[in-house]
Amino acid sequence: MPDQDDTITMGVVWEAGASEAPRGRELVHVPRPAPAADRLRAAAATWNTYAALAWSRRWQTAEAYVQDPDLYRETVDAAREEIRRERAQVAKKLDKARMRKDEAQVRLLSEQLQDLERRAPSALKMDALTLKARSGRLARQAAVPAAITLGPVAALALAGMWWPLLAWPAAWVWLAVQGHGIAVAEGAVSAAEAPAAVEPAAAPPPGAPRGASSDSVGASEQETAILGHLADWDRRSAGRGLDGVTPAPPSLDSLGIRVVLATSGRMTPEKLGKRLPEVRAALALPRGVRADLSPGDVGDQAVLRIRTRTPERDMTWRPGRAGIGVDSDTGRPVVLPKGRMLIAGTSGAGKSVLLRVVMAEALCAAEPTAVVYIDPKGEESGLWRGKLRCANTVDEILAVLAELDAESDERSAIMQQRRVSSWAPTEERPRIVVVVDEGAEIVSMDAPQDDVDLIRRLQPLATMGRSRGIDLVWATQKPLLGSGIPSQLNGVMQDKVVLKTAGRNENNQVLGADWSSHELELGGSALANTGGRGPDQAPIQVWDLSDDAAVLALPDAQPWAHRPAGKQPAEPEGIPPVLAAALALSEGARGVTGPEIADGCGLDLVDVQEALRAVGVLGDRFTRDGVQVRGYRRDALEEASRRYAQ
Ligand SMILES: Nc1ncnc2c1ncn2[C@@H]1O[C@H](COP(=O)(O)OP(=O)(O)OP(=O)(O)O)[C@@H](O)[C@H]1O
Repeated sequence: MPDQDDTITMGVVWEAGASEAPRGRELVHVPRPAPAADRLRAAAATWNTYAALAWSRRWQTAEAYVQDPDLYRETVDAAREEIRRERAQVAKKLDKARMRKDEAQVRLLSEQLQDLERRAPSALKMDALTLKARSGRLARQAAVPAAITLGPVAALALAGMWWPLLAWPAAWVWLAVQGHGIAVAEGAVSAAEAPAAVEPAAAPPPGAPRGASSDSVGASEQETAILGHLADWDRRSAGRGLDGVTPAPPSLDSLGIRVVLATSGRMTPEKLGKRLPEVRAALALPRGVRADLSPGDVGDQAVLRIRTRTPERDMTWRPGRAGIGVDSDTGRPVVLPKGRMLIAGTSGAGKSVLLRVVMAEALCAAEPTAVVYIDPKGEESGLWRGKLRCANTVDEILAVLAELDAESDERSAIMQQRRVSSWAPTEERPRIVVVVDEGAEIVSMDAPQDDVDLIRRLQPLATMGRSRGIDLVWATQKPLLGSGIPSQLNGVMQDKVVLKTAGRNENNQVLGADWSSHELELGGSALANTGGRGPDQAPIQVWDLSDDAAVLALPDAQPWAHRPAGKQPAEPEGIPPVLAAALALSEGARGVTGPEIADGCGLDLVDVQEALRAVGVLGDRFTRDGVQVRGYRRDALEEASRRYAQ
């Protein structure tokens, strides 16, 4: 890079030409003030430096854009979104077909929906699409420079036109002006200054962030580095599409670093939300450090959370705990939808503890719920006797499966008679959670030739149990098709909670290539593909119910057993409690709202809506005290209750 001293050497001229030098006399040179031509040459060198700076920044940005590590994730997200969209369309059609009672369409669409639920983006296809996207980006980035460089040569050679060659100096001037702008914007040079300062400004020392608050005292080494990058925000964010973002002084709390980002100009918090990868790159956040952006207190602010710390939490399970655990980032309970579920995890991953949580939650549920525990190893069952129906030996397992089969058939017959499409649990016929521990054991015990047809008996529970209020939970150490989960069940066990798996192979088989369950910690860290959770979210920390005494302290309950239809208590006791409560609450009125029923029954609003939908009552509008409200009309509730009396 030229500097001011160069003008001295550039000003050197020969006093006499070499040819004229007298023999034996050394050539001498005398410095004199630089002529205009030399000053012009120096200025050209300066602006050339600016042009080089702009070109190098442009190149870096293009390179980062083409090699963007998040491109793969974006491709997978787009593929998933497409599947989700298709699924929503088919589900909508299915609902309509159900309302029309078009059985053929319902069957066809149900199969289509199951196919779609099973479908996941294939890793190979995602690789190919990512490569295609990178090639496209590269072609777009290279198009303009290639056209400017080669176009004039081609024009000259093919058409003899010289004037397209002017594109070269024009491009040079354009780059030089941009480079100057960059240098000025970075504060490395004033508009009038020489280019010496195009050198990047030195970063402030780590740990001395811009306006660092006293909260930053006690930062770890990693946090100190990130705080240093935050302090150097202007330089590190340049050229990343983050113009108009200004960080306020950061602070440290139990979750890590928190910093408010003010936005201005064309940047808004919403746009910034889509630029998290660029923010991560600007701050050089390590891969394992999670970060998220959320709206700030003021309209033009966003809050960046860099989760470098895990807060201490009391993770002991006790009655009243919601869901299976908490999101390890946000600390919010993770409540998964009811239904069949696959639980997988290698030895020591925390399957037994998770199953305990699932069974304890079912035992304590507000909705009438029973648990059937199929435990071929038998060790765990001792803790649950008197609370659940346990089956350990082949005979016990066959017996309980036969009872479940009969129960399922009876429920189906009752549902057809009542003209409802899903089961509303009652005290007499509760929701039944069938938990199969050590699925691989069941697979190895299965011997249809000797009438030990366990898988054949479990299959209808997996496929048809859901609408009949019977949910199968299949737990296995080896989530491999065949040995750990029978192919007959695999297709329908779409909701998965996966603890640490033995390796990538197991992870790919059970969840797919865009998940990383094999990188989880042992002892209660899990991922789930249901309940709105995805591979980008932090792991779930499962509630800790490893204490045997806590299991023994759970309330005793009458273990479930099938009572043949004739032995069921007579109607109207069979009227589902939610319907009965809705009838009582709407007495003398035109209807009752969902929240009022939820309050009256001590249930969630969603459970109330599900229960009423199951008995064929849908939400509607009615007027109350001259005001239109949304809820459940009295006449619809009465109509549903009459179906039970038939
Ligand atoms: N949610 C949890 N919270 C805290 N600790 C846990 C949790 N889950 C598991 N652990 C710890 O990990 C140990 C192993 O858990 P667990 O017995 O559930 O593993 P597993 O997957 O069933 O293994 P195996 O299949 O070999 O029996 C437990 O004894 C407990 O110390």
